[in-house]
Amino acid sequence: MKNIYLIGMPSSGKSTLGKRLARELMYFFVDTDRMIIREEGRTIPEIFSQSGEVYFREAEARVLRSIRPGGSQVIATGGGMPCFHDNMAYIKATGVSIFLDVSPEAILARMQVHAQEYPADATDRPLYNPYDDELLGTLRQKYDDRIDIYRQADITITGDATVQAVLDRLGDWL
Ligand SMILES: Nc1ncnc2c1ncn2[C@@H]1O[C@H](COP(=O)(O)OP(=O)(O)OP(=O)(O)O)[C@@H](O)[C@H]1O
Ligand SMILES: O=C(O)C1=C[C@@H](O)[C@@H](O)[C@H](O)C1
Ligand SMILES: [Mg+2]
Repeated sequence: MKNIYLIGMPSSGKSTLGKRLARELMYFFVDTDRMIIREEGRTIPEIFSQSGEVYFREAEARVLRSIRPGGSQVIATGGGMPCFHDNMAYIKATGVSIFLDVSPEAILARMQVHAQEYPADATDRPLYNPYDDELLGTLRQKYDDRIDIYRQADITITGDATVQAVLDRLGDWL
């Protein structure tokens, strides 16, 4: 069966929803950030600080192309992945894509709540510091920069997505 790609900003719910969706469909679940961490044997902040973002984007493109098409997998992609190395064209050519469209304001709130609940995770995303006063501005800028690519997804779900809403929209795509 076709692979399903979840795309969208960090904290848009790709991992949370992806795991539930995979369970419902009896698909495998994979997370490209996790694949990179495993392949590199380093955390994402370590990759960014030691090797730079350009290196990270190359690793992303490589990992994406290593996933078997037609493998019945739900794939949570990194927040920036569709926007580099023609990855969005590759995603569209190899599966069904779903954009979780969550506003920068809602993302900010989620990141802040998450940082309070799990302070150890606060440094997980090198581009987004939950304690930075400028975070909302950063999120708005990234969202604006990326939205034209994200909107190329086959399906867009706006706001809080439920598994049932995604299954309804997936309909004939699978
Ligand atoms: N529909 C939702 N409503 C409110 N909070 C949510 C929702 N979905 C996920 N969250 C919360 O937002 C945070 C990020 O969710 P999740 O890890 O699924 O996002 P993500 O898109 O995979 O992020 P990343 O790109 O960092 O991997 C978590 O704390 C999660 O509990
Ligand atoms: O939005 C981004 O560019 C990123 C999102 C995360 O999923 C990671 O892929 C990394 O922290 C970069
Ligand atoms: Mg995730």
